Amino acid sequence: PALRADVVTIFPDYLAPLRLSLIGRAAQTGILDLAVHDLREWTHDRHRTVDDTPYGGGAGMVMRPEPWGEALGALVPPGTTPVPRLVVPTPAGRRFTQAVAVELAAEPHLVFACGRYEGIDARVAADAATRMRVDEISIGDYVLNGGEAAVLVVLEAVVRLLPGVVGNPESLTEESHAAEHDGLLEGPVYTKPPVWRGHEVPPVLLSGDHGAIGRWRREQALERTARVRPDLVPVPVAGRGLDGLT
Ligand SMILES: CN1CCN(Cc2ccc(Cn3ccc4ccc(-c5n[nH]c(N)c5C#N)cc43)cc2)CC1
Repeated sequence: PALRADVVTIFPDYLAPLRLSLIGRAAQTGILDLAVHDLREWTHDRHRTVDDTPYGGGAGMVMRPEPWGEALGALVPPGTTPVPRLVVPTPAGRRFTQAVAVELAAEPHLVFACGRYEGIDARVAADAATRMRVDEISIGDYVLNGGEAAVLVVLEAVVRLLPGVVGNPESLTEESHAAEHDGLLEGPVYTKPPVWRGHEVPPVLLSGDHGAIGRWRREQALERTARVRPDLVPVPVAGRGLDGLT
């Protein structure tokens, strides 16, 4: 497979959507080798306890290190090659971007540690870092209850970049946040009918004039980006083209 992905979680059913559609097909065609594991497999007490109270006080509970240490030891036994990258979603992680997705898509083996409660005992990542690369990432500046939704996001963004997963590879570069598109947002898209509820498709798109169409689309992308995400609009650099984009 192009990518092996192990996901460890106390809510394995939460990752069921990965069996569907794009990622499901990638798994079936052998491009992706996905395995979801229940952390409680690596507990030994009657209540299969995975959490405990935080040292230093504070609200909530913290995930105990022992089950995680055993889980990661079982999934990545000493001497495993290639050494996987451990991806740990956390509110305190580095921002997950398309560039990070491209980076992760180049890895042969990813292990995802889904935390819950207030997070995982910090020694788990510290201990793993002695044997593998540990990447603490956040999918955005909002608060979730655990890492599972983040893994769904990260895996979708990563798997769609693998060769053979997306039917039309050009669609991977023409869209927003792809470096080839200068990081601009993509503009509006249209399909038949040419008029729908009185709304016309912009005539230039029906003109067959591909130069004009390309200019119009760039103008639309610039306009939309300036309106919705001014932070993404490149500033003109002295000595470069007029719009700083050429
Ligand atoms: C007093 N305050 C001090 C700040 N903490 C912060 C805090 C700590 C844990 C949780 C819940 N949680 C547990 C594991 C886990 C993984 C990812 C994410 C996550 N949230 N948002 C993203 N973009 C995420 C990603 N990726 C959340 C997670 C929520 C909030 C709360 C208490």
